[in-house]
Amino acid sequence: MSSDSNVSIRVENLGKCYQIYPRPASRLKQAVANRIHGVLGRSAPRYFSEFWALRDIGFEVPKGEPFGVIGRNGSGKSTLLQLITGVLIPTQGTVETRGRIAALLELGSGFNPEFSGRENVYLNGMLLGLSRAEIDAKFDGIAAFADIGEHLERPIKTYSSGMLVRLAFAVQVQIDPDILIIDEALAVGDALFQKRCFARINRLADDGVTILFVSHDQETVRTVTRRSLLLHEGRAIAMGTSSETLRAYRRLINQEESKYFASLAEREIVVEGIDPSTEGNNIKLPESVMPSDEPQLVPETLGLDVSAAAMMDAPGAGTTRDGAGIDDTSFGSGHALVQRVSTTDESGEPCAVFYPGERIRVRIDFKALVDLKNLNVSLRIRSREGLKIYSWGTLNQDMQVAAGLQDAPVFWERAFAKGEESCALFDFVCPLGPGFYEIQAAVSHEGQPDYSEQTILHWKDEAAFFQVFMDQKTYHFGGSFDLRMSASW
Ligand SMILES: Nc1ncnc2c1ncn2[C@@H]1O[C@H](COP(=O)(O)OP(=O)(O)OP(=O)(O)O)[C@@H](O)[C@H]1O
Repeated sequence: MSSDSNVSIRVENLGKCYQIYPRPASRLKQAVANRIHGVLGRSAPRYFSEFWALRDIGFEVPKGEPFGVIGRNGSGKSTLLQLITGVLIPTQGTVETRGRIAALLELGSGFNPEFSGRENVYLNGMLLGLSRAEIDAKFDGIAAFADIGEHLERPIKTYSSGMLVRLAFAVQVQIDPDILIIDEALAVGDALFQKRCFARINRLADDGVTILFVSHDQETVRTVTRRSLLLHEGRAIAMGTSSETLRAYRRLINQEESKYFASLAEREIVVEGIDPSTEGNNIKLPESVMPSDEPQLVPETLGLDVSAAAMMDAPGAGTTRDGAGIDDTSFGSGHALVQRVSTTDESGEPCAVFYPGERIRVRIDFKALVDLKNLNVSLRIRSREGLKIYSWGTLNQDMQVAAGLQDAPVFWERAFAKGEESCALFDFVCPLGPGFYEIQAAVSHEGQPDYSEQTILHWKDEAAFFQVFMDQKTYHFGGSFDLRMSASW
């Protein structure tokens, strides 16, 4: 690797292309053609098509940084990791790494199923370049971390997937890697083991180990990593802080959901559970809510500015954002529209700045585009880092009423006529610590009054924003949430 000693992984113009043969015999035909045309000094005809699993990827990860790779199935994540670990040879570009790489790629890869756990620890350790004496010295630490008791002496073909991942993770983290690569594998362990793994990953990062973490799970990527790369169809379409990249990922998913719903509507398929006696069946989405065919997420999404200042300056930001129309921040079947989401103070005055203990009111205005009933109007509150702080909906209240815990009119049973505009009001006393918060709003159809049969009619990200400040003199607590503690002797 070049002189910059702070860079742990450098990937430049990286690509992997596979040759796809229509039939197994085509591969043989190609080999023969290559040979014959080679002898004749000509280029051979092609009996394959090219498929680029990964193309034009470039990034650097500084030493000690936890870096995330996120993307949908088949987006190229495993291919990228395999190129970095040297399991695959790139078709184009280069990968440079500094130091010893430990990788948790495929579950149990590098293990021999016939050998015991103990024997596999030695086998694996040697594959990773350790001497027998070095493994002897580390063995107790590995066994303690894996914590699988007497199973350590049994053949690993008898292990559950959870035990396998415990042993694999224990070996990888105890060999003092410079780079640790983890591909989703942690999802297999139980909650306690996962907690232990995350604590260990944090400690390794603090000790200067570079972590490359790959997952579909947004919350885990957010917890583990600082910066991330978003892959889509083999290309890098966003890179930045993990909260920026995950925002881009959510937009990508929203667009794909919208396309899916649009294709359902085009095929005139009924949204299950909507009253068959109304013209709400076989609806076509109105023009205004038809998502565009072309994905909007292009490399320009790089460097999304989600800073509080940028959000507050954004057109429509502040107390209110108009939700009309489906864009790249929303998705849904289009049977209803979130029109407007606003925050007000106790007296109903528009307000986007609150102090802990003050009353916050959120109003979600929506419109039924067909005759509808069994609706749920809901919201999510996310922190500036994108963590879900809270989600709640009218259906939650209906469930409490049904359980006899609350006494209020049941919203779920209410019918809305086509074209009817209505609103749901949410009211709470602010328990939040200082910060910048996003509200996501949704109208969904609930086939059952228990969230078991949900169809999203319109989901709107970034529907509104608000800020919480703290006045140190009058009301103060530390952290992100007021637990309303009391003290006594
Ligand atoms: N040996 C191969 N030959 C042809 N295509 C391949 C090969 N290996 C992978 N691919 C294709 O390359 C693309 C990227 O695959 P990859 O496994 O890297 O995706 P991924 O993001 O890791 O997916 P997942 O989240 O499902 O594990 C996919 O379309 C896959 O079908």
